[in-house]
Amino acid sequence: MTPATLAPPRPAAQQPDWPDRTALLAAARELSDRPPLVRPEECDRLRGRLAEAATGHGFLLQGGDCAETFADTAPGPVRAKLALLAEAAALIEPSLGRPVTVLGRMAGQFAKPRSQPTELVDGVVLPVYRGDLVNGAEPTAGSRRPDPTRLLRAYDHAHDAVSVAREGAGREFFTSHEALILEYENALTRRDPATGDRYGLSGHYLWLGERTRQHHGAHVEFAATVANPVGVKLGPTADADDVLALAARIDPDRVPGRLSFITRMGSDRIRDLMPVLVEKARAEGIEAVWVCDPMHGNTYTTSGGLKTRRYDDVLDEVRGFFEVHRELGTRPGGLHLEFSADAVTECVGGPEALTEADLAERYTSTCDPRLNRVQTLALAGAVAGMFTGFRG
Ligand SMILES: O=C[C@H](O)[C@H](O)COP(=O)(O)O
Ligand SMILES: C=C(OP(=O)(O)O)C(=O)O
Ligand SMILES: [Mn+2]
Repeated sequence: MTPATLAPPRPAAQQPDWPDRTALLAAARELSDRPPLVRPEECDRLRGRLAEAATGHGFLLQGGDCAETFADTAPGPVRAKLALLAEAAALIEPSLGRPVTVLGRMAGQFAKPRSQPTELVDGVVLPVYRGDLVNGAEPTAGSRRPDPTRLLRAYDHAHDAVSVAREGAGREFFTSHEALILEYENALTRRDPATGDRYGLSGHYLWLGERTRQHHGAHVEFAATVANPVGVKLGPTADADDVLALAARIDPDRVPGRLSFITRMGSDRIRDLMPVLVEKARAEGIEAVWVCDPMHGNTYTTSGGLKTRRYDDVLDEVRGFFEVHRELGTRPGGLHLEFSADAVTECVGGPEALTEADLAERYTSTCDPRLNRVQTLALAGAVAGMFTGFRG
């Protein structure tokens, strides 16, 4: 397979301020000589599963860390996350009456868009942590300096995670991450010699975040030129024109399963904001997969300065998502979660009734608060009860 171009052609939001662009291009060039991490035919297979989810003949369960760290790609954490995904999927399957497709937010989920470029730590202004692909989480000037050699380390760690996942694959397995750092994504984009199509082979499914979905931006351009199934986050500012423009740019040929919209509106807004988007898509014949991310619209910061989410808000956003689809006669296609397989204390509420006072106990996320194992399974159990009224 031949590497595609390395340079992003359009303005790219949320890119790190790399101090050494020569080193960045050298790392990207080296990356472009490495073998791809996943195979085009696997991406096609996932696209087929997503096409089923779009029409109510399947369901997607996507989840993992907010910011996957390099340490998270060790065999233990990878197996634990895959086992939790499988367990959660098994809770949903009986009521769905179909297999649930599991999609790890892993093996490349190393780069983070941020609200602010800097933060104040003990009176010192530091660049924010942008994920292990870019810089270190440790709050020192040296660690926070973007380091292009991390692109290569990211590849190695993603490779480790994929290898572990392939070994134990008892269930069909796919990887996904936010396509954020374009030098990394472009360097791993290859033409499939069998078809001539370009694929982003850093993962099976790639998504664009709320902060990088500008219609004429470099991320949308990237998504438009790869044949993978791709997702676009839609937050509360998204309108029907965004849905049409994104579909026109990314999926002009309306390939089933190719495009998903991942809504993340917040529990208090989903019921008001989502119907117009879904109706517009339907009216225009856009058969996107509708996926619910009940995490990112429900984050708040405690008085102690920790980011958290209420389990009840997360559950309520999922309920709202299902209600809207039930009312419109459209299909809930999947769920996108940030979770940990460990007993972390990052989101409040849930079966253990975690409080804000509990959060400091085991808060290990380097970015957003994740559901713990108990909260994840409780949510999956609740989702299993939401499919009534959709059969047929
Ligand atoms: O995971 C999503 C974003 O990267 C995250 O919510 C941004 O967090 P911030 O507001 O702390 O930058
Ligand atoms: C950055 C993320 O979400 P969003 O783009 O929806 O804010 C994320 O999924 O971690
Ligand atoms: Mn997040």
